[in-house]
Amino acid sequence: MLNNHEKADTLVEALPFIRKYYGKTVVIKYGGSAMADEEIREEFIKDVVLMKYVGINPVIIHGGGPEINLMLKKLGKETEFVEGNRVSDTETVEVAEMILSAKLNKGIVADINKHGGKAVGLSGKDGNLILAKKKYIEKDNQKLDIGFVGEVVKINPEIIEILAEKDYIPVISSIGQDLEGNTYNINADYVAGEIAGVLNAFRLLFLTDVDGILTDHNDKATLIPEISSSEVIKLINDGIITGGMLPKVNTCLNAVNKGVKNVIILNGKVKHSILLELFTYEGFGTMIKSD
Ligand SMILES: Nc1ncnc2c1ncn2[C@@H]1O[C@H](COP(=O)(O)OP(=O)(O)O)[C@@H](O)[C@H]1O
Ligand SMILES: CC(=O)N[C@@H](CCC(=O)OP(=O)(O)O)C(=O)O
Repeated sequence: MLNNHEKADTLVEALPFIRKYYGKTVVIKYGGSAMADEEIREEFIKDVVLMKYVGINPVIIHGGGPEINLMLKKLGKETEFVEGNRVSDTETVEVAEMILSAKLNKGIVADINKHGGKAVGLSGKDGNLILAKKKYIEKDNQKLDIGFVGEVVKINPEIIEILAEKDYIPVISSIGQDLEGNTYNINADYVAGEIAGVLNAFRLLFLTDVDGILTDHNDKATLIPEISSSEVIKLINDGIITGGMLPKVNTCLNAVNKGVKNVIILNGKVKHSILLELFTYEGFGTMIKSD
């Protein structure tokens, strides 16, 4: 336990970082697998509120894959992923929208409000935030149809900017619509990357259930603290980055190319991981940089 002097020292040590981030936008992708633990979730929410109170603009894009799995299971429905994307028929996209835009989105909003923040929950439909179109997966020279899975055509950031100006914290679910009004389920990693790009975010943080990119994802000791875009591509081609990590790193590459200064993948199951990343010299997780 720290004594009062040590507590004061800790606050002062954060000063250069608070100055560095003051007024900057930090986009946080809050993955479904990082949300599972109630206690850590509560600490994450407090960290976000603290960020806002020290003058940072946090924008949260959340996932919820494990909760969607649970509901589909309850309904006796099989689910399948292709390259990190959930194949989504009419019923699946409806379940995804209910879980993401209602249950999880409003849960995060309520928790932020409970801790003194002002959160507003949005789906990609609100304020025409996410214009989407049907996504096809190119695999083995074939174009796979995976149903109502969307890809982002355009982000209209107006609603986010209006909210940030009045100190609201936007909490965004990864559901989009096309010009005909069809609903699409979009991998939240992609949405986070697109939004960070459009907002010209200072940082994009991915909170997931592993410490970052590992060369052996069963061995924590193989964490890569910093990696360039071309090295990431090599790890993908070598089959070292697979499954749910694929949309994440593809998004990171895109975001770095679009000018997002730093993209970091970190373990959201560790208490205060975002504060450790933002407010300490050591940092946390894997930082992806352009070549
Ligand atoms: N090279 C790798 N390093 C770390 N994790 C990896 C790697 N390759 C695949 N993964 C997998 O990616 C998972 C994270 O993606 P995912 O489960 O979709 O998380 P989230 O819900 O946060 O989006 C990890 O739990 C791990 O199993
Ligand atoms: C098309 C697609 O895969 N959509 C995702 C959306 C939620 C998500 O991305 O959640 P995580 O961040 O927890 O993985 C899904 O249905 O699981």
